[in-house]
Amino acid sequence: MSKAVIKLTDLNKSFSHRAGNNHVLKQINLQVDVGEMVAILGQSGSGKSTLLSILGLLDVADSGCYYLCNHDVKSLSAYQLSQLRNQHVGWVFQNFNLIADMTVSENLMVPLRFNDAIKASEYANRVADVLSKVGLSDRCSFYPDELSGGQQQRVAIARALICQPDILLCDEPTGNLDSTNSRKVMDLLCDLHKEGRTVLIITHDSTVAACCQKAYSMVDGKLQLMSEQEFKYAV
Ligand SMILES: Nc1ncnc2c1ncn2[C@@H]1O[C@H](COP(=O)(O)OP(=O)(O)OP(=O)(O)O)[C@@H](O)[C@H]1O
Repeated sequence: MSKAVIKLTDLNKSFSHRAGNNHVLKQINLQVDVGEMVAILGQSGSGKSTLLSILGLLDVADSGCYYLCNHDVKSLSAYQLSQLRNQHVGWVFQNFNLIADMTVSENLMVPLRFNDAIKASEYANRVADVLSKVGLSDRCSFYPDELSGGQQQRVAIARALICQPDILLCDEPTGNLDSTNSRKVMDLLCDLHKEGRTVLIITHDSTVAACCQKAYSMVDGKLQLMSEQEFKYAV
């Protein structure tokens, strides 16, 4: 069994548009192994979100191979893809994406209800475990608008963890936070990495990338591993 959580080979993605064909991802190769914490840096419009959507099985590539946890995603039905997404991927978004009229506990149960492998009798324990991990056990009955931005992002990380995914995909996780809350969220992601979690973060923020072991740069749809020197210079 490969140690790769993510393995992409020669992946391409284009969008057709009135103005013509836009080749957004060009021959992308990427391997993320179990336990790695990896950043993808790149300017606006370079293709980072498009890549993340494909990695998280929200979109599909036009060509190339993608193996997620040794599953060739090309060969799977829509139902199998949704189960794979739910069981293997935890998402953390820039704007938290919590459901406003649900409490923290109810928000955390949403992914559980879509996961056929987890019994309802386990829900309460799972909610308690992830809330304790993010330091918000005392906020389980709060609504999202009763929490600070940093607390909302920590709930979103708890939600991402609740199905015990193999990888956390984080899309600008500190993009809407002040520096104090950014640091708290990054400390939490670093702690999760130290426990052995695999984390992939796309970011514009070099202080976020500095927490990662490895960084790639996305330039005009091409992904390149940054050398140690480039990485040091960038952060
Ligand atoms: N659904 C779509 N239809 C057409 N073009 C798209 C679509 N999604 C993205 N694009 C184009 O793909 C290119 C890359 O967009 P993408 O959102 O991946 O960049 P990004 O690096 O994530 O940018 P940002 O940092 O601003 O979020 C852009 O030129 C964008 O216009």
